[in-house]
Parts: sequence; structure tokens; C-alpha cells
Amino acid sequence: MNQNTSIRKVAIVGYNRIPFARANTAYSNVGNQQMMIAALDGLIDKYHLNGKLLGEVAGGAVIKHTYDSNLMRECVMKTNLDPATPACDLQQACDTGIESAVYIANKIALGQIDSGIAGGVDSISDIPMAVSENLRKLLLEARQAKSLGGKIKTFLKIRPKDLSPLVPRNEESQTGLSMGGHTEITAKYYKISREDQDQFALRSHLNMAKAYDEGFFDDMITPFNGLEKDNNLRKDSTIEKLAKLKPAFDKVNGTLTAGNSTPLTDGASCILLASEEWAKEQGLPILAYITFAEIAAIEYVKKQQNLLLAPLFAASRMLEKAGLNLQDFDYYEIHEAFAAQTLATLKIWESPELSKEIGLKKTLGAIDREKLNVKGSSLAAAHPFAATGGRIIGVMAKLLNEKGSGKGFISICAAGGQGVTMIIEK
Ligand SMILES: CC(=O)SCCNC(=O)CCNC(=O)[C@H](O)C(C)(C)COP(=O)(O)OP(=O)(O)OC[C@H]1O[C@@H](n2cnc3c(N)ncnc32)[C@H](O)[C@@H]1OP(=O)(O)O
Repeated sequence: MNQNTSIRKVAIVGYNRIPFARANTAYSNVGNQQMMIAALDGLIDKYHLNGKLLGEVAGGAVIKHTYDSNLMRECVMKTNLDPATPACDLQQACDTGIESAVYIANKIALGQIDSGIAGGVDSISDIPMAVSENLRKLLLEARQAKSLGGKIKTFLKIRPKDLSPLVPRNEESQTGLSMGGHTEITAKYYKISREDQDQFALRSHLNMAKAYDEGFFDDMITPFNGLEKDNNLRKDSTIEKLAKLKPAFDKVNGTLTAGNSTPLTDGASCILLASEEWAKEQGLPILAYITFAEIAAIEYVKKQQNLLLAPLFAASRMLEKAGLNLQDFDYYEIHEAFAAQTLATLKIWESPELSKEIGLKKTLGAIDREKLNVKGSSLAAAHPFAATGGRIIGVMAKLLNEKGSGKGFISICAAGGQGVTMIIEK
């Protein structure tokens, strides 16, 4: 920490991402590094950052290989940024992207750096596999053995069951339930109907399809690996087709389906943040400012329905600090992990009984749903975990810049019962 006590404004200067691809489709032959580099290179080209020394690049992946332990620095070294640009890996589940933005923004605000990139990437097509715990211990033992005989003796202890690989699991170790499993409980507990979930998913696809048709994403996305658009987006989606899909998590009484849940996805995104002075010196536009951010966590082992509802608490605290009401915003971007979690969030905000029951100090009230996820969100774009924050911040910055003034509210839930909210202003 330096001694600078004046807080500077943090400008969002740029955004870029590659199209998001459903797992095992367009990006099945690439990994995190290639995707992150493509997103960064697109940003570097667009904002003339070739050869530039930036303050820092921060970001990461929720799932990464051990050889990617220094992922962001490795990526920076392979882009056209000045190789003396430092980088840092961060990971906070689906909040990785937004938390990376908070990290860079705080450093800019404190005067520690003048510019930085926050990024995020994830691949489900290229997941790491680890050896079983028993095999790992035996391999370590064999490595330490002093003679060939000692090594062979250790190898002979390996049993066939030790050879099953360990793969990353999309579940909470505290409860043994997947994100979808928890959200099934959320849907039942907060009485979110299948029809409402399907309608909400359809709206996401229609909003995003319209935004593509209107050219909204033209300057936001760099084509990659033969893909020009998010390949989860379904222009032909209808409520009838969605209604026919079978429940994915609770096969008997469930309401969550492949249509109203985000799919497993590959992709990368990044945003360029800077002080006002730096942006002006570089002749770069100031799209909007990050003005507030808040993180919260929630208990979800006893109350399994609440796993993805921590942003409710982050929102309350953030609004109190900002002196704003939930209704004071021109746009809302709420990450659609599942339609049910987004709809439960809206329902709790609207209900004094549910707000009290979950432990909020006051009921925040209803938002104008016409202002929510107006360009579609994760149900349509899909959700490469760490890349979602950058996608959402980019969309909000562009919306506010196009409008010319106003305020935007962002909310992103994450595994581990955590959530981050942010205010962006123009
Ligand atoms: C904080 C957080 O963000 S937590 C969230 C983290 N993310 C997750 O947990 C991911 C959750 N999602 C999943 O696990 C998986 O995507 C699942 C289990 C929901 C679905 O997996 P799959 O069954 O493999 O999905 P798949 O892609 O095959 O789709 C199933 C069917 O639905 C259809 N479908 C999917 N979306 C739509 C849609 N919008 N409209 C119409 N049909 C659709 C597919 O075409 C497919 O039909 P087919 O069987 O005739 O080919």
C-alpha cells in the first residue's frame, strides 16, 4: 500500500471477449491460455495497447491445469503488451471476473496503478484431471524412494481402483449438491414455477438475439476459432420447445431444465480500467465509472435453498453505503446462473416476509423488469464461469455510454454461497 490518501475515479475504458461456446463444441481443441490470449489480443488491438506497459493484469479461471498456476502472467507474455506488465491470478468461483475488476479498480483508486486489465476465462472442454489420492501418495512415495527396488515396491502397491482419475466436480463439498441441485431447492422453496423460469429463459434469448441483430455486440466480440457469435443463443427458441425439456437435476419433481439453466461453457472476456488521467493521455474513451462494489457470503448448508442468494446481502450493504434505493438505476444486470435463482432474487426483494425471513434489514422492493438484462444474459450467452463478470461489466458500460448518463446495478452470484454487486455510473 502506498501513502496516497486521495481516492481516484475508476474509468471503464474498454471491453472485449471471444464468443462463448457450449462445452465440447467450437473450443474443444483449445484451452484457457489460447482463449484468454485471444480476448486480450482483441482488447489490445481495439484500444491501441500494442507495446504498452500497463499497471497490472488480473484475472483467472475457476478450473485450471496445474501448469497454468501463473495463467494470467503466461497470457500477458504471449500478447503484444509490454512484457514488463505484471499479472496476478485470482479465483473466486463465478465471481472471479467481477472480483478481478474490483481488485484492479481498487489499485487504480488508490493510485497504485494507472491502468489495468481484469479478465476471466474458463474451459469445460479442457478440464484438468488429477490422479486419485491413493495414487498421488504412492507416486510421491516412489519419487522419494532411494533405489529402483524401493520404487518398484511402491508401484506394486497400486490397485486398479487407484487408477480412476479425479475430475473437477460442479458441486458444493459442504452439501454434496450441484449448483443445479441447490437451485432446484431454491425453486421449490421460493415457489418459482417452471413456466416463469421458461419465460425468463426465453426472454434472455430474445433480448440477446435482438441485440445481435441491432449490432450491439459488433464492437464487443472478437471472433475466435471459427466462431463469430455465442453458439448457445437460440433465435428459434419458443416457450413450447422450452416446456418440452425434461428436468435436469430432479428428474421426478424438478423444474430446472437445460433450457432454463446455463449450460457448461468455454470462453474468455476482459475489460480495460484506468484512471481518468491515463485514459485522457492515451486518447481513449471513458465509457463509465465503477463507483461501488460489495461482496457478501451466506450460510447454505442448513439453508440449502440460499446457495446463490448472497448478492441480496451485498446489494443491501452497497446501496446503504451509496445512499441509493434499488429503484434508482437505469439498467440492472443480474447474472442468470439459473432462471430460478434470478427470479428468487427478484421475489425476495419484492416480499417483506421473504426479505425478513432470509435476514435482510429491509425490503428493497421491486425493480422495473424492463430494465433488467436488456441485451440478454447468461441463459442466452452461456456462462464460462470466470468470464461472465467481464461480459456483464462490458455490457453495462456500453449501455450507459450509449445512454449518455445514468446508473447501472450489477449482481453476480457464485458457488460457495458468495456474491458480488457493483454500481457503474456515467
Ligand atoms: C454461480 C453460478 O453461475 S452457478 C451455475 C454454474 N453452472 C452450472 O451449474 C451448469 C448447469 N448446467 C448443466 O449442468 C447442464 O447444462 C445441464 C445438466 C442443465 C444440461 O445438460 P445437458 O443435458 O447435457 O444439456 P444439452 O445441451 O444436451 O441440452 C439438452 C436438450 O435441451 C435442449 N435445449 C437446451 N437449451 C434449449 C433452449 N433454450 N431451447 C430449446 N431447447 C433447448 C438441447 O437442444 C437438448 O436437446 P436434445 O436432447 O434434443 O439435443
